[in-house]
Amino acid sequence: MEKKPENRGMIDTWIDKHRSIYSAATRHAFVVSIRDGSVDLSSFRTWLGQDYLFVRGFVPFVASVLIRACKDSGESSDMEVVLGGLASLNDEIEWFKREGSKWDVDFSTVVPQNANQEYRRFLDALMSSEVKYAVIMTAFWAIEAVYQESFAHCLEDGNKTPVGLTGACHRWGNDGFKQYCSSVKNIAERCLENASGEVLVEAEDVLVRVLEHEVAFWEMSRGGQ
Ligand SMILES: Cc1ncc(CO)c(N)n1
Repeated sequence: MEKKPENRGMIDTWIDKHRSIYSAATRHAFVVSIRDGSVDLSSFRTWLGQDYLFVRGFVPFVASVLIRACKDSGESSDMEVVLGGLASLNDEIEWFKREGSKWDVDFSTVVPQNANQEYRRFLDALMSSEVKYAVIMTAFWAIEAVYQESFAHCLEDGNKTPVGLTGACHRWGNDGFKQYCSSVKNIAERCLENASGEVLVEAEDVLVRVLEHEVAFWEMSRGGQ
């Protein structure tokens, strides 16, 4: 076997290339406002309700990633990584319900806004069996990594994150979640190493589109209502 090159993978190369949209997604004004304590609580409540709906729609997507990890990966540990992600979504839904009562957000009356619906449609399209495993894994990594990077930022030194919001920040900003994102990234990178030029083009495009959807999602949250 050839030795794996020690240089950086495709994902880091793409992030460098698309640095401005990557920063827009991971250092959005909404996230920065959580970190500096200036966050508008109506925005937080909007985010909470919309993200609860998003996560419910994310479950079937992750379930489809799990099936692909079992069938298409050729690497038995992929399944375990994705299964761990799916299991933590179970806790996450319970967490959302507790936060919903804490912040007085009644999820049964929350209507998905445009950005949420469009993100959902994008995920639905990725669930097609036509989409290559490397492309799905790249998207999956990006979706998780944006939240990891964003919320970890709210916990870094010098933060003024309001105490009531640190629960949300720990949920995605904790080291276990960081580790999990890094495992997903390794899977994606391994697949990309062997991918055709065509698949690479598609994976890069999907990565950028995830970042765009994430920015739109933060924008929607900041808009309140
Ligand atoms: C919008 C959005 N992106 C990503 C995640 C999880 O990483 C989430 N809960 N919501």
